[in-house]
Amino acid sequence: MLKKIFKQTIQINQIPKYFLASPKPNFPIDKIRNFNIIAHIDHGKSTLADRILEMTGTIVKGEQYLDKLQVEKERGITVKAQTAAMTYEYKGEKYLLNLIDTPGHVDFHYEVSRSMRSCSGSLLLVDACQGIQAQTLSNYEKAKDNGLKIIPVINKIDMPAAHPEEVAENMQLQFDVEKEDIHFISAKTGVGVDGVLRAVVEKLDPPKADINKPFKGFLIDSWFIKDQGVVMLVQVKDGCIAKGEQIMSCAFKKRYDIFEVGILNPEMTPQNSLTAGQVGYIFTNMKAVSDARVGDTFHKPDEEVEPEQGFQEARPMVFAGLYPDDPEDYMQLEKSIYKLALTDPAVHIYKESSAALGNGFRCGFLGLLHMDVFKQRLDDEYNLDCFLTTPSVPYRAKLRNSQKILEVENALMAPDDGLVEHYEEPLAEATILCPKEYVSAVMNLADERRGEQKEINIVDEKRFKLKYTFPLSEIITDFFDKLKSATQGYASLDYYHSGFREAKIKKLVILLMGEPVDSLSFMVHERRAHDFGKNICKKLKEKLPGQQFTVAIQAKLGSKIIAREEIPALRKNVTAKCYGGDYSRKKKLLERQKEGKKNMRSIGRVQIGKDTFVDILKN
Ligand SMILES: Nc1nc2c(ncn2[C@@H]2O[C@H](COP(=O)(O)OP(=O)(O)OP(=O)(O)O)[C@@H](O)[C@H]2O)c(=O)[nH]1
Repeated sequence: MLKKIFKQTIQINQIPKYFLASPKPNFPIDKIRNFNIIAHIDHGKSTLADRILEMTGTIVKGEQYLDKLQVEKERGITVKAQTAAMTYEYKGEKYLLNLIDTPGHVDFHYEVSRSMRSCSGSLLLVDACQGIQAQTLSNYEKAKDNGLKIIPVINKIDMPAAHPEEVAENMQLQFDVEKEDIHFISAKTGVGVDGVLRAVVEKLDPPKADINKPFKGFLIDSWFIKDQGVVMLVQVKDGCIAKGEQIMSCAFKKRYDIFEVGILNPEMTPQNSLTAGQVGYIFTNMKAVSDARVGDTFHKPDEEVEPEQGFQEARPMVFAGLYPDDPEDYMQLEKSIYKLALTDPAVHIYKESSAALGNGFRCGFLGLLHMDVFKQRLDDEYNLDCFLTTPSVPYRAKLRNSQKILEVENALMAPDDGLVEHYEEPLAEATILCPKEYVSAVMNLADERRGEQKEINIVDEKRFKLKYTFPLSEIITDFFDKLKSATQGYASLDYYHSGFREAKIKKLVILLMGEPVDSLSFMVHERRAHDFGKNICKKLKEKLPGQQFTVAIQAKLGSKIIAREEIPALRKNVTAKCYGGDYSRKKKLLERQKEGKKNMRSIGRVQIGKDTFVDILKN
């Protein structure tokens, strides 16, 4: 008998805790809807998000709420995704809607994929004047890939140039949508927005979540609050979590004490707990935002869960050197950029020093806009004079007689050509939409940029869609500007990074009087090398002060000289004009010359001023 009771006790102890007391959800899972808004840049995502927040009484009528950063306000773009929870009453029942705003720019693709993972549907927003654009197409494809339901919405119907019927027809042609499902709205005036909210409740599924399973939180975003620490935004996949409990990261196996949990309403609003299906924040004793890796799964330390799979992590694809204008500001710059990076975990920073530019940093960004935004925040928030060097992409070097693949983010660090079996360059999959009369101009430009055409299709009576694989290096700098000017501003472009491919990449070094100038080393494709080398040699010839002997400037690719310029000898005597006995003037001039020499670097017999390097390397 005793034995039997003992056995039963053991069995009860073995029953997982979560079965013993079924926790009460804050919100019934079937009354929760998680959704995002996907659209081409400027089609009105933030305006619609604000209108929805107003109509659900989450914010009072006022200025744009979801674009928060100063730089976002100035540029009118969304950089950081913001999430907001709101309650909406429908047919006498209360629903919890979690809206995940997403940035529109190509650099922030990873933010879009992050929001897709936590939603069951997307509002596909198209501007009634501009119609479908490249990003509308690629975001739609991504949403479909993630199994999301689509609610088609045509915005800006209040504008005189709007042609909503035509846009609706195109949407039916391009997407798997029915005419009667399309919502015609003005996010500005609010017309039609209530219908969109009703569709969110009616058409989208509640999240797949189970309150009775162990707590599992999927990290969708994280940010740093000054003097307080890291805030993690999680979607509670299963179970529940409350203040005072501990959580553990699947990726780093580190434990954290929970100080606060809550929802973004849209300000941080503390709650007693977060339960299955909710999207909310967790505030712990975590100090570094790098420990909050987006896509990581969190669980309670004494419970095991299967981590969520397949999440794409943000990876820097554009690298540039960051140097202080005045070397004395180096320490200040170091402090500032590390502080700024705490709020922007997508930026990668390494120390770098260059014979020409002194001590600085190599920074990795998601793309050019991300780089500009970082630099502008550095200017706005820290008031530092610094400059960025021309951006480049990371290459991979497969070493000879070795399985090793070396990441080359800076030509200065590239191994000797003899050691490299081959290089691989990063690629981008691009979607371009343009009027049919510009198709051949686009094709010519794509060809110039080593693009490989994958697809060409008619979008509507007037426009074509072209898909290309490009080397990323060919499109990160001026490609969009060139595309716009080739199509009188009518083309739209969207791209995402898509892996690496073997390419004829070589290191190009500039020689002065036969001596290599390390700081003037670049990774270039063979096809581009000649023009590139010629251009740098020409620039140097213009910038270099005359010397008392002929200076040869050469561009060397591998063992071959591919471009050459010469600066003829110049006998320059700074005191020549000071004839006679004006000794003090002569002395002053000589001193000034000496002062200038302090900023000079010697390359063999040639002296180059720091400004010359800055002129050539500056972005
Ligand atoms: N007339 C009119 N203008 C609108 C409407 N919706 C948005 N706009 C305007 O369109 C511009 C872009 O709107 P945003 O909401 O900032 O666009 P967005 O898609 O969030 O832009 P990104 O965050 O940069 O992708 C703003 O000037 C808005 O005021 C609308 O329904 N009617």
